[in-house]
Amino acid sequence: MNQSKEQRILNFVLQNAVRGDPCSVVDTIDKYCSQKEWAMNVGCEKGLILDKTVEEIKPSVVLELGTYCGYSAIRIARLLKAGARLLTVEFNPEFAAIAKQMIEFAGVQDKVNILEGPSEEIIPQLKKKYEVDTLDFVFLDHWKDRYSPDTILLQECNLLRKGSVLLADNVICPGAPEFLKYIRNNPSFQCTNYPAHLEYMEVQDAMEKAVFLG
Ligand SMILES: Nc1ncnc2c1ncn2CCOCCNC(=O)c1cc(-c2ccc(F)cc2)cc(O)c1O
Ligand SMILES: [Mg+2]
Repeated sequence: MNQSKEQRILNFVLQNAVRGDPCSVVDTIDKYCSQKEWAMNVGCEKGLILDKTVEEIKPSVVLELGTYCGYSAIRIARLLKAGARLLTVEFNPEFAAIAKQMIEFAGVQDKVNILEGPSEEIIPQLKKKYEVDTLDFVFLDHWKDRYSPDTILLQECNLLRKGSVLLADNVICPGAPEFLKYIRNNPSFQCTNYPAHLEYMEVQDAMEKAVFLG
């Protein structure tokens, strides 16, 4: 049974990155995916926008929707203060298994909890099952047509508080038009657009930041 692309990315990290060094894992994934096989990691250009957002907020509780191989989970976790935690939701069990190994190799496993399942099932469990009060930061990077229904679901589950920050990847490519329409016309959110490029490509993309005003 030949290996998946995600398994090849993990193997390249295990053989070339420095165990316990999150930056080396992130750089090694970027090296592989820019030189050998494209993959849907947020990448280094948009990753810097993600880093700056996390550094600005200094969140205690972070939710990521769409773990994939764990690239952005490692980027976020490496910047979290002691005691802060990241809950990351992945639908695909193969991806979740790869991400678990990637996160452990990077040495950030104590800050990260990978929750397997569809976002619409996991979000309503966050308060009771995962002891979340409210979320300081949400990174949306899963199915693009889930961005707006899940933003509505987060509000219905009282998981957002005044000042909670959402950051959405790929609002241009593949695109999340319904989300942009919803969030930009909603007076409860203050939106900012960050033009960038699709990871590892010279294709236009952008991230959208939305601060919940309560
Ligand atoms: N817990 C959950 N609940 C629901 N759904 C879930 C889930 N967990 C995962 N999923 C499933 C979706 O996960 C992956 C979503 N990400 C993307 O699809 C993506 C695609 C491109 C891309 C592809 C091809 C091109 F040509 C150009 C761009 C780039 C990106 O940066 C992307 O992020
Ligand atoms: Mg993405």
